[in-house]
Amino acid sequence: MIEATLCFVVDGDDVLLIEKRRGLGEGWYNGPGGKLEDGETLRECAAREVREEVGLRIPLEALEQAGELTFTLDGEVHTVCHVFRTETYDGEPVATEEAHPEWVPIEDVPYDRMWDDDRLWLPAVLEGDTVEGTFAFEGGRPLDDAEFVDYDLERGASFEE
Ligand SMILES: COc1nc(N)nc2c1ncn2[C@H]1C[C@H](O)[C@@H](COP(=O)(O)OP(=O)(O)OP(=O)(O)O)O1
Repeated sequence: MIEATLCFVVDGDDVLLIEKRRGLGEGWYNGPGGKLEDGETLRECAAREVREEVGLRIPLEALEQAGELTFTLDGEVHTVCHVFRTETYDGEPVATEEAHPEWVPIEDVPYDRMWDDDRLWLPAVLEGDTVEGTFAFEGGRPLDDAEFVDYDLERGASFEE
């Protein structure tokens, strides 16, 4: 099972998305994020991934935990993804080998170029709400070739620190 983070940086009416340049979800839009490393907290992971992928610095205390998403593949847990939201950052986004950053109006988030589950939970996160859900994929590895088949989602979730 993979444990990962995603971080959505909001600035006014815009959100910072990346076009992923390699690995899982390559070619699709997402928030900056990636896999948890040994010894790291979830917040440290989210801040590190944002720094590595787009060059922004985010104070750990400014990361609000906004979601816990479980992605299953053929009935087994594939990834647990912890979603953060923040309005606090330092620097300007830069493109890297992993990611091409883009400020996108929240009203125009390109859900047709994102993971199929995103349209179900990301609007709530961008409104400042919290979500907890399970999203089922079928069809074998890799996850980004599998078909999204079912979900269960709650808004107003609370998380242990
Ligand atoms: C299944 O639906 C998903 N939706 C969304 N929005 N994001 C997802 C989904 N499944 C996985 N993800 C996220 C989780 C991670 O943030 C990234 C994948 O990260 P990656 O595998 O590229 O991890 P890194 O640590 O950055 O990779 P390297 O090993 O290349 O450094 O997608």
